[in-house]
Amino acid sequence: MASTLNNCPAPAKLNLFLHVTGRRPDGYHLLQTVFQLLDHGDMLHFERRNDGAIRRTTPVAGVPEESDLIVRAAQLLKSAVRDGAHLGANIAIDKRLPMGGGLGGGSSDAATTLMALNHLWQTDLSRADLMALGLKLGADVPFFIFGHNAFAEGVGEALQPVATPDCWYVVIEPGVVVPTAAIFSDSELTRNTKPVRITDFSKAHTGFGKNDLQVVATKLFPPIAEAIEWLRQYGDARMTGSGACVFCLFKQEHQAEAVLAAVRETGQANWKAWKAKAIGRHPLSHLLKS
Ligand SMILES: C[C@](O)(CO)[C@H](O)COP(=O)(O)OP(=O)(O)OC[C@H]1O[C@@H](n2ccc(N)nc2=O)[C@H](O)[C@@H]1O
Ligand SMILES: Nc1ncnc2c1ncn2[C@@H]1O[C@H](COP(=O)(O)OP(=O)(O)OP(=O)(O)O)[C@@H](O)[C@H]1O
Repeated sequence: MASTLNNCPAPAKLNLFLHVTGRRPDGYHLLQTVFQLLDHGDMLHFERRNDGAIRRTTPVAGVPEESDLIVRAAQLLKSAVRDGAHLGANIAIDKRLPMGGGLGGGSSDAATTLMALNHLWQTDLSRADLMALGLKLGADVPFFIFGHNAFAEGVGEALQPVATPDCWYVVIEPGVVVPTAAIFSDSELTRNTKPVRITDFSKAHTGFGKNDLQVVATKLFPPIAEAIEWLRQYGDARMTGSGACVFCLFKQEHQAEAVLAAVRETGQANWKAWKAKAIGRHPLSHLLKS
């Protein structure tokens, strides 16, 4: 039996559009969005232990070990299986995704942990079981376990696979950290966008819809507005999730590279920019059966 699983990707996601269509009685917001997986993200490494201990072996700035979504995901999986007291792991992470970036970094780390340890521990939970566990950790976690680009409804947990453009994205991290709860609770947030159908997105593909969280996020964090304004000269630039990152689509890799060169010329010291390819499947999807 293998005792290690190294180089497990935790990809970033983009919200190609994000509509707020209502609010549940518990305060959570009803959304419609398309999630897009990218070939850029964090990288995790797992080593099985048989003494029941779960340890994060690399520090993550600002995130104490016990509150790390990686550690919480491992504990949740362990507590969901019978006779799991001996199950343990050392988990190392190469953190590349910014926190509060709208790229789903923490959620993706949690999803990768659930998929990798389910395999390493041979706990054999189904994809549906892992998605239900993941929802307890965050609204974006089920999507990463689902494994396909998806049209999502509810709080992000009602998922249908959807075809998205084969393309490249330039992503700018504007150097601010956005607390998701502050955006959703702002009094100026509009919560009544008319529901759309998956076919509306499929017919339009690029440039469909808008990000309803962008008005509030750019008001509270002007550097986001500045990055969108700059990127807009190259196409339909918009924000992902609750921010702070902004993105723009390019058909060809060389076009994305040219924009990255232009970012460097701006001299914007607080911006970090990179390109990523749109991918169709989660790289660990094969670890789960259906
Ligand atoms: C904005 C998105 O990234 C879109 O993909 C997600 O909906 C946010 O997912 P997330 O970062 O995993 O967020 P969570 O940790 O679940 O929620 C953080 C906080 O945002 C608010 N929240 C989040 C999701 C949602 N549908 N409605 C909300 O009102 C809640 O106050 C919640 O306490
Ligand atoms: N492994 C982790 N990686 C990143 N953040 C983590 C992790 N564990 C816990 N957190 C906490 O979760 C918060 C949100 O992090 P995350 O990277 O998911 O934000 P995000 O990119 O804004 O995601 P979203 O698109 O879901 O809004 C962080 O500010 C941090 O306090």
